Amino acid sequence: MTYAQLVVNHEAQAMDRLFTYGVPEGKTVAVGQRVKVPFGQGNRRVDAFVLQVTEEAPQDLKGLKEISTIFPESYFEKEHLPLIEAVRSRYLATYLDAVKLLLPKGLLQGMTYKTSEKLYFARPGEGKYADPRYQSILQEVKAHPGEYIKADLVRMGFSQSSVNTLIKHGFLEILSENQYRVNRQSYPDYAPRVLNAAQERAVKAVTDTPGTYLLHGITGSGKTEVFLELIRRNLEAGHDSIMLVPEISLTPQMIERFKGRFGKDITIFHSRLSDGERHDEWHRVRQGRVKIAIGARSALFLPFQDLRLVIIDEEHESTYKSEMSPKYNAKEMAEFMLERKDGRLVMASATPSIESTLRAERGEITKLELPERATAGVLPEMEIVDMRAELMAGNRTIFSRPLMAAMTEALAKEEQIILFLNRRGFSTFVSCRSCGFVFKCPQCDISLTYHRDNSLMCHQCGQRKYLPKTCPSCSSKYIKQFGTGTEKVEEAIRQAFPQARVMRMDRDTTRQKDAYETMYQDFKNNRCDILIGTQMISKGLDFKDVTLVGILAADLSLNLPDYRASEKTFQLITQVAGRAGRGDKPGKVIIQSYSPEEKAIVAAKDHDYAGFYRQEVEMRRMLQNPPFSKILQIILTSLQEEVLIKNIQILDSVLRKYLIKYDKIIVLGPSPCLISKIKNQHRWQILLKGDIGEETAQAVKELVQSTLGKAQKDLKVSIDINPNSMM
Ligand SMILES: Nc1ncnc2c1ncn2[C@@H]1O[C@H](COP(=O)(O)OP(=O)(O)OP(=O)(O)O)[C@@H](O)[C@H]1O
Ligand SMILES: [Zn+2]
Repeated sequence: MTYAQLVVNHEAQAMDRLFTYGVPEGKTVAVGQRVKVPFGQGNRRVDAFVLQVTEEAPQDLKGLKEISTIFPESYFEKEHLPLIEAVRSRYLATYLDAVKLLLPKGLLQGMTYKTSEKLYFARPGEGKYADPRYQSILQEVKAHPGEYIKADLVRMGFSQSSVNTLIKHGFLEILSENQYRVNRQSYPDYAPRVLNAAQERAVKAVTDTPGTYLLHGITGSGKTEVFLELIRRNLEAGHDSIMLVPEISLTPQMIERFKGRFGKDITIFHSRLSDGERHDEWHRVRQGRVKIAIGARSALFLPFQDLRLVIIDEEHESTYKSEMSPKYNAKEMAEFMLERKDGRLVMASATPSIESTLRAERGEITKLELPERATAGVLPEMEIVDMRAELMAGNRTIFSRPLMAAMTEALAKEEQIILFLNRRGFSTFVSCRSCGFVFKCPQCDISLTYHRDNSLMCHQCGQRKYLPKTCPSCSSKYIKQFGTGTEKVEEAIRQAFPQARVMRMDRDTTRQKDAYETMYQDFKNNRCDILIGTQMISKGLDFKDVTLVGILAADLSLNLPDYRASEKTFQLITQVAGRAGRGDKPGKVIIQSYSPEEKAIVAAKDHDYAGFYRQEVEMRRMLQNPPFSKILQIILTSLQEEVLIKNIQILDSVLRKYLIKYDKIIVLGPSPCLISKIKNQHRWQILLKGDIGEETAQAVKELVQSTLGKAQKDLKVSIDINPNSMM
C-alpha cells in the first residue's frame, strides 16, 4: 500500500503536524495534490494537501484511514518542500499557513473559473436571414469572434430575439470557455532607452553572475530602466521573472511602463484585484501563459515553472515583511528560493535599509550604484526651515514664509508643486487648550482624527462621533485640533492661492476604484498645480514639471517609539524630495521641522546617505538593535484585562527563568503596547532581544504555548520575529 503524509486544513495549533493516510488501492497521489480525508472523531471530510508519498508503512497502523477523494490538480511541487519548511521554522508558522502561500486565492472557499458562453460566427445569413437586422448582428460577431456573450449584444442595442433566432438556426455558435478575469486594457508602447554607463554596468554585473545584489540608485537615476532590461534578458533566455513593489508604488505610471514594454506577457498582481481575478491570474501563471509578474509581497509565491530573477524595488520598505501569519519576510524568502537554482535577486532603493548596506559591506551581497540622475537634472536644492523660529516671528500658519515665497514663485512660472504630509492620524488630534485633555477612542486608546465635517474618527476601528462644543473634562470652549491633516492643508492652500488648481491624494480621496488613476492623469497632464498628499505620493512618481516639494512636518515620524524612527525619517524625506526637479528644470525642496538639528533631517538635506548610514549603524551596534540582534515580540490580547495581566506575568517569569542560560538574550516587559487596546481587546507585550536563532525561537514558541495552555481560550498570542512595528 502507498501512504501519504498530509497537511490538513484545520486552524488549530495542535493540528500542526503531518497526518498519515492510506492511498486507496489502484489510485496514485503526488506531492502538491489536493485531497479530501475523513478527519477527527466524527470523520468530518476536510481538505488536505499531499506533502510526502511513501511505500513504507507507518509504525502505528491502528486506526489508519484512507483518503476519500483525490482532485486532479496539484498546487506545488516537491521542490517547494524546503520553502514550506523554511517558512515554518523561520517565522514560527504552521504547515497550513506555509502551504496556503502557494495556493490560489479562494481555493479552499470553493472558487473556480467563471465560464461564459461566447458567441462565434458560424455561416453567412441567407434567405430571410439576409435581412439587415440579422446581417448587422452577424457582421458584428464575425468582426469580434469570441468577444461577446448574448447580453453584450443586447446591451449594444441588438434585439435579443434576433440573436436567439440566429443561434437557433446555426448562424451563430456558442462555445463556453473558461473566462479569465483579466484586465485587457492596452497601453502605449514604452520604448527602451539607451542605457547610460552606470545602468549598463549594473545590468552587466547581474547578467554575468547569479547572486544577490543591492542596487543603490539615487532618486531619478533610472532604476526602472535597469529592471526592464534585466527582465527582458531573462525573458529572452526563456526564464520567468517577478518584480515586487510596495502596494503604494504600484502606480499607474509603473503599470504603464511595464505593460507598455512587455504587453500581454505580464501579470499585475495587487490588492485591488478581486479574489476571482487573483485566482485566474494564478492559473495563467501556472499554465505558463505569462512569464513576468509585478506585484506586492505575495506575488513571490506565484507558481512559475522557472523563476530565475526577482527584483525587489524600494527594498527598504517594511511591507516586505508580512504582519499576518505566516509572518514571512519576502526578501529573505526570495533569496532562499533563488539560491537554490542559481537565480538572481536584485534589491533596489534610493535609500537602502541599514541592514542591506551592512550586508553589502560585509561582502554577503554585491552592491551596485547609480550615483547620478538619468536625465539632465541634478538632485534638488534642499532647505530646512526652523518652525520654532517661524512661531517666534509671529507666523502661526502651516506654511513657513520661505515655503510661501517658493510656492508663489513656482505658480507664477506655471510649474507644479507637491506638498507632503506624513501619516494623517498622527497630526490631527483634538485637544483642550485650557486643561490639556486629548480626545481618544474609548475602544482603542489612540487619538481621534479630526475631519472637516466636524467629526472625530478613530482610524484603528473606524468609530466616528461629533466634536462636542465644550471640553468633556473641564467644560472650556477652547478645544481645537492640533497640527494638521491633509484636508486642512488643502483648505489653507485654497485660501492662500484661490487661482491654483489643487488636488489632494490620501486614503480618503482614493477610495474609489479609478480615483487614483484619474488624479494621476490630471497631474501628469498639467491639469493641476498643487498636489497635496501622504505617503502615497512619496515614491515612484516621475513628473517632469514638479520643481517644488514642501515637506510640511518632517519630524512627525521621528517621534515614533521605534528604533527605526530615524531611518524611516531619512528615507521618507529623501524619497519625497526626489520627486522634485526630475525634468530639465532644477528642483527645490523645503523641509519644515521643529527639530532641524536631528541627524536624519540634516543628512537628508545634504543628500548624504553614506554619512547617515555610518552614524546610524554605529548607534545600532552600540544599542545592540537589529541588524545586530533579533527581536522576538510576543503580544497577548484579551477582552479581559486581569486575565491578560496575570498570564503575561506568569509567562514573563517562565521565560526569564528559561532564558537565564542564554546570556545574549534580554527580556523587556511585560508592558502594555503603545496602542494598548484595539476593538476592546487589551494588548500587552514582551520583547526578547539578542542573538535569537531559529532553534531558540522555536523553543520559546513551544514554551509560550505550553505555559499559556488552557488560558488560550480567553486570550490570543501572536509571536513575530523582527516585527515591523513595536506599537
Ligand atoms: N538611459 C536613460 N536615458 C534617458 N532617460 C532615462 C534613462 N534611464 C531612465 N531615464 C528616465 O529618467 C527618469 C527617471 O527614471 P526612473 O523613474 O526609472 O528613476 P528611478 O531610479 O526609479 O527613480 P525613483 O527611485 O526616484 O523612483 C525617467 O523619466 C526615465 O524615463
Ligand atoms: Zn477605535
